[in-house]
Amino acid sequence: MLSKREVFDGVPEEYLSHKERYENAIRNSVVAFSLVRKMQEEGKTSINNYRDVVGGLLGSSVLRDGSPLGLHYIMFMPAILNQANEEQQEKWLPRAWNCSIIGSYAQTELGHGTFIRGLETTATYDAATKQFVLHSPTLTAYKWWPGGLGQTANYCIVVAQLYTKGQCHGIHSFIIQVRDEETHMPLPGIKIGEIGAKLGLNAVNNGFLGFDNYRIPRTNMLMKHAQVLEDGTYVKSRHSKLNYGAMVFVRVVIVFDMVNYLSKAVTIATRFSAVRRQCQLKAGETECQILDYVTQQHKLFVSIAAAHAFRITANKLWLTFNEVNEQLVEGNLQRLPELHALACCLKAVTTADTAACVERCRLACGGHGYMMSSSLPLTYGLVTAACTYEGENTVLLLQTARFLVKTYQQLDSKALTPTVAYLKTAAAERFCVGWSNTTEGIIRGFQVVAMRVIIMSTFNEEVQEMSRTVSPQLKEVLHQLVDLYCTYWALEKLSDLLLYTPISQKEVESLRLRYEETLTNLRPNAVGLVDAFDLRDEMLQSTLGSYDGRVYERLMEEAMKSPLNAEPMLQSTLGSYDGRVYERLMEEAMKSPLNAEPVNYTFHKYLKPFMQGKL
Ligand SMILES: CC/C=C\C/C=C\C/C=C\C/C=C\C/C=C\CCCC(=O)SCCNC(=O)CCNC(=O)[C@H](O)C(C)(C)COP(=O)(O)OP(=O)(O)OC[C@H]1O[C@@H](n2cnc3c(N)ncnc32)[C@H](O)[C@@H]1OP(=O)(O)O
Ligand SMILES: Cc1cc2nc3c(=O)[nH]c(=O)nc-3n(C[C@H](O)[C@H](O)[C@H](O)COP(=O)(O)OP(=O)(O)OC[C@H]3O[C@@H](n4cnc5c(N)ncnc54)[C@H](O)[C@@H]3O)c2cc1C
Repeated sequence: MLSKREVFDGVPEEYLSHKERYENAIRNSVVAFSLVRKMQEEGKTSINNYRDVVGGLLGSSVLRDGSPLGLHYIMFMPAILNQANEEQQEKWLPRAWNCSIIGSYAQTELGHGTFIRGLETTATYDAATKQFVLHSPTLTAYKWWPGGLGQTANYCIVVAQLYTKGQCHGIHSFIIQVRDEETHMPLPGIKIGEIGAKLGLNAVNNGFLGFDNYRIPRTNMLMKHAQVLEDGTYVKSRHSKLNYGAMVFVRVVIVFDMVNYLSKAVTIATRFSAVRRQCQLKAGETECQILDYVTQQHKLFVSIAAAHAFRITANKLWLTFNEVNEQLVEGNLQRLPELHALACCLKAVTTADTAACVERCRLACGGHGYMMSSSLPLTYGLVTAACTYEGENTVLLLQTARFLVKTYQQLDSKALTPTVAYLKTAAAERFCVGWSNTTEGIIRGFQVVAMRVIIMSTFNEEVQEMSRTVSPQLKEVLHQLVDLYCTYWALEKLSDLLLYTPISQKEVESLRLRYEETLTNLRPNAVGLVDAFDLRDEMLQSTLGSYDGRVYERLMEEAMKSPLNAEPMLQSTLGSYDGRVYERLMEEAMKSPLNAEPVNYTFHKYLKPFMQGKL
């Protein structure tokens, strides 16, 4: 087992080079994921329920800027589980589960990410050799973005246009070896490397992949849903979108991820706001905690409520995902469109809201929120990526809108699925709901507006259940959070409510008063509410959000760790004697050090022993 000592001890990631970050991430990842293997040996996790374990590791401080092995667990294995037939699962899953092969998921191309029916990579069946020929006909056909593909994965799921007997049958998935298992060298006909530095997730080792008439066995097409027989006959899937299953799964998992990030950010900002004293409410008094300002409460408290709303919603979505997948196994596809729309909507809304809330938490901490040591800039970089990957948010909301419009159009002719039953109510009341400044009144108002109800009604439903099992005091605080979340969004979306509901000016004014009253009521419990997320300092990794409140001492301790403070000679990067500052920056930017060598040393020293179970 690797000791922590072999990792860049003590030097914060921010001061590592691009290449050192990757090497650091490999070392940390093999240590972290060796734990998964150990837990599997002890029967504490299994291939069917590793989400929490792997999710905990991927969200931990050890892998705080992502992992080159993340996609292996997040998409490579779920794609095999979701799209490979039994024979293929028997062949590939054991090797993937014990990490003797490391995979990625290669769907997006330089030219296409959203419009996957327009992907250009081709897989053409050759009946004479019983092989598929993979080819990238253009530069825009190169796979671009797959996590871990740059220097780490030796296999990947590739999504390509399937051709057989001269006919195109659309996109299908294939499992493809891209590197030699012994030497880790790219195989002949494979062009592969990393795509370079990004806004965040710089430890994920996103890569590019091009094929030059690269041959794979017919049996490497994932054939659970559609098949190509030896003679090239195409057997189509029961539902053309069953091959999109891996994306639905990750969208569901991303909602859980947002809960973790939002809880961390609002814990950091709220605790800092309890420590930070700035300005006097009355001349001569001691400076007050910034958490006492209503403006600060307005910035932060809705994020506490949102973290609970998203957690409840994520759990409800996970239950729905598992229910629908059990029905799919029995051949019942009835709720697949609803699951797809729900996963699209909740992935888009929770990522967009979390990115906005994390940025607001950063801004609420003033200059100290801008320090990397606060962990808020890193967290923002992580969550804002989620607005793009696994389906760009705009496009996913359009998918939801498409489903809602279709559902509404069939309102009288079709039984409604659970998550859209509210449309019947809204339609029955013909948009003339009486407005009441109550939680129920606001939700009903949003049902009329339609787009936000799914999170709101799930949240409300769960809280009702919760009220039967919690103390009166906690019940009161939780209802304050429900109130806060509802009145916040009612005021945020006032234009819709004014357009679609009879809310009066007087009611809007009392809504505003009610909102501020709720903020005041929540203030005494604000720190307790974020403490209840029970996030240890090691997970927050933040000078501002530590439990003991020693903000200033920690800021100084972290500042002193900068190598620039340690040795004046390191100032050379900016103040080099020859003054060639801009040339040096350009030289550095043009280098992609990881591509300078075909195989990084960490493969032989760490990755290969890990894959052989020798670590
Ligand atoms: C196990 C995990 C362990 C731990 C994880 C824990 C922590 C980590 C947490 C989270 C993960 C963190 C990091 C992940 C990091 C990176 C991963 C990112 C990887 C990627 O980005 S992979 C690439 C993702 N790409 C996309 O999502 C592409 C987006 N585009 C599309 O999905 C499609 O193009 C489309 C849906 C926009 C349009 O598709 P289309 O053109 O084929 O369809 P139409 O619009 O014409 O609609 C036709 C019809 O089909 C229905 N439909 C569409 N999609 C689906 C679907 N997926 N399922 C079911 N049905 C679908 C649509 O509704 C229409 O139906 P209708 O009845 O005809 O209206
Ligand atoms: C950090 C990160 C990790 C990733 N990891 C992977 C991975 O492991 N594997 C993988 O395959 N991919 C991965 N991706 C790629 C990701 O899935 C795509 O970036 C995403 O699907 C968006 O596609 P795109 O980049 O082509 O953007 P585009 O689709 O080109 O979007 C650009 C703009 O066009 C708009 N637009 C596009 N289509 C429409 C439309 N029909 N109507 C209205 N507006 C539209 C979008 O809203 C957006 O504003 C990753 C991306 C990131 C950022």
